[in-house]
Amino acid sequence: MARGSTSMEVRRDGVAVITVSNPPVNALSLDVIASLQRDYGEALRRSDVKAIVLTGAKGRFSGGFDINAFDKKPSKDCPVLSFVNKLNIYVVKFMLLPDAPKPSVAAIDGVALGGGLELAMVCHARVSTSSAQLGLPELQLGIIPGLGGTQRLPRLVGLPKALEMLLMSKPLKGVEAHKFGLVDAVVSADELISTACSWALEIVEDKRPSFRSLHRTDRLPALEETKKILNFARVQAQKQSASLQHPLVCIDVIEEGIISGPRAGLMKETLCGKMLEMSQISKSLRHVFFAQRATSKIPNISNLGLTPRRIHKVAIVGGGLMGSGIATALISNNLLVILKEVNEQFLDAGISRVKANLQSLVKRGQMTKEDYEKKLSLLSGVLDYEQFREADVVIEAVIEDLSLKQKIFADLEKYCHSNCILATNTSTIDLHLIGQKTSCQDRIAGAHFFSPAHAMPLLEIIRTHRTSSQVVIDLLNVAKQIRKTPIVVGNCTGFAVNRMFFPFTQVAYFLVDYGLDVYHIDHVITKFGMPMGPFRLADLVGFGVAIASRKQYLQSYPERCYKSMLIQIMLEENRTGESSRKGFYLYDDKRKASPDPEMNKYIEKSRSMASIVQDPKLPKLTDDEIVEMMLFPVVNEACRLLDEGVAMKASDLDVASIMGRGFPSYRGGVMFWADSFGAKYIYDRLKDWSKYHGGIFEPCEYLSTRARQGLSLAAMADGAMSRL
Ligand SMILES: C[C@H](O)CC(=O)SCCNC(=O)CCNC(=O)[C@H](O)C(C)(C)COP(=O)(O)OP(=O)(O)OC[C@H]1O[C@@H](n2cnc3c(N)ncnc32)[C@H](O)[C@@H]1OP(=O)(O)O
Repeated sequence: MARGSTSMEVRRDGVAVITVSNPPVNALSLDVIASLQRDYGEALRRSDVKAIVLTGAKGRFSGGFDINAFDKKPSKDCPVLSFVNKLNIYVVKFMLLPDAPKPSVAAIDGVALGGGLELAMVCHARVSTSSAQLGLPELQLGIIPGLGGTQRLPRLVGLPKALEMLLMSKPLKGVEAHKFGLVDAVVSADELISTACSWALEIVEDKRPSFRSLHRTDRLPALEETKKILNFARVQAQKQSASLQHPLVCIDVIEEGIISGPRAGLMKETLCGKMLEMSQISKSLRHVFFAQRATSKIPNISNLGLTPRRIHKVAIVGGGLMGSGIATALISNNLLVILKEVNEQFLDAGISRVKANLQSLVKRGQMTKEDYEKKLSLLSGVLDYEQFREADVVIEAVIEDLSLKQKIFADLEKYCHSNCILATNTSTIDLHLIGQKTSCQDRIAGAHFFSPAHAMPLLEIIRTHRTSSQVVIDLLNVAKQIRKTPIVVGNCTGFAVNRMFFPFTQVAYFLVDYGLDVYHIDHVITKFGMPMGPFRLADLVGFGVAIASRKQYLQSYPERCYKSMLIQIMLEENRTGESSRKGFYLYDDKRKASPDPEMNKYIEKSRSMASIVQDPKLPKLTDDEIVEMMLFPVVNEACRLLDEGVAMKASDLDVASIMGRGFPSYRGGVMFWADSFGAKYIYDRLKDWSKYHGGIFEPCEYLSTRARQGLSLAAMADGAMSRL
């Protein structure tokens, strides 16, 4: 079946309106491109057509080239790359050459992204609505624009703005696009097509100039200035991620076009683009794009036809770090919030934290001062449950104390209305236990936010076998409302994200006890692409939390826990992490971390208490071996989550690892990365280590089966258990 097409309507005034139609985002699939070529050809041939307007169906211009098409195996009949090239040549030849017989105007509503905006930029003029979003986000996919975007955008909006839009994948709204010269007029959606048609006819009648963006130079800086700007951009791009080459390639391609002319630039764009499309980084980022969108597709839930109920007011119990962060996330996205604390002092502190969170958004330019006041007015603080009657959802966010949580849930059942969703932000405790003193387990679910809750993009939704499907649908909708990516998982100690990564910390302590350096491990892990190593992270989270969650894991998974004494020893010396300015690192007034030479003292003590004989081989591990030793147990735990049905699909765990733990997205997430080694390699390594170092490395059945059968880790097991 064809994936989309274009249609052409020739109006009485002689304008051919060509409409791209490929729901939901009018992506430029191979079928759309072929159809566009046919329609354009016909419009250029027909004597009753004077000009062309290009637009998209249902209020969306185009979300860009069809990302699925990159992974299609090129065949003789359908070589993907040459299709793109054909279009490239086609648009350059017919719509761009000085003697192009008929002008084109793009009529843009909704989105014009990637190839969509590139097509629009080939046109002789662009008219958009004020809410339209125009951008070139290709770098997020590990590629560069392939239809001339690297050449045309700087010529339309100027070099600095183009670099910002490209390197940060930042789109412009219609009004701003107009200010920067990317669009020529902003009109309402109702007037869009008629204005674009009039504009096109006025170009025909020489009443308006016919600009060819590729040949404009008026917005380009002089050569010396160009070099300065581009070199600065190179430094910034490297600072942002030293492991990524494609932003640098993008800058080189822009430079080529400015120095050697647009044709040379287009040529380089095509050659470099081809290479990047085939890179592992691009494959990984494309995988993440689809994985992220697949998390809310939940078998036997999202296909039941349930409609999410309206969530208007959310009540939060506990205004600590998590509670105030959650409140910030909710009010920032226009939900009414009631924040409950036990006394005035705690309530004031909680509200102050919310204010500080909002102020940091204002400081970073992500919120205006007027918005700050508006959002804050959505928050009210309370000391009892009276107003909880009006809440559609309650999120409990108190300390990890089971009896306290049980009491709160029993109270909530009394005070809230009978449809209210009762959610807990626990990061480890079994939901059945939390709801044990209630008779409304069908309304109980986990809504696990990650700290800082207003900034981290993931929401882990936990459901037990008693949680109703409607509650899951409603929480998915809350995630959407507050612009977080949800993953829905089953109930167990640590749920999916924390449980998957608990071996990571365990192995880190194991390696240190056996002779590796704390700071070297952190360095290797950050070099791999994680935002911080396990020891810097332990400092940030605080040793109290680390001890509490380790206790939970020890109870639930004793056979694969490594019992290091290190944190306990440090706690005894009042080192509690970053909050006390002393943890594995020392912290100055600005919270800058520096290594502490005294660490050896604690490590020696930990080793002697555990009677550890150092393994002479371990300190000689290469960086790659350290990464494997720390992350293959994470893969192993992820396999258990799939086997037990706690997680539904490997790609959910990829998203969880990236958004919850900062696993580098350009590696595709933990399972995608693991599949690049293959199950057998990982199994063999773990088996080997487990012989010497025990259960922490013991490969699980899921991994072992896949290693034997030569299957990928992402392939779902037949008859896997399900907790969902
Ligand atoms: C040659 C060129 O230079 C190369 C390119 O153009 S590469 C593509 C560049 N374009 C992009 O990166 C834009 C990607 N898309 C987006 O950012 C967002 O989808 C959007 C802003 C367009 C719409 O967002 P939103 O309304 O939230 O819808 P969203 O859930 O993301 O997408 C809806 C569906 O369209 C699909 N989709 C979106 N853009 C797509 C694209 N470019 N290709 C294929 N599918 C796409 C999604 O996978 C999703 O499919 P599903 O319903 O089966 O899960």
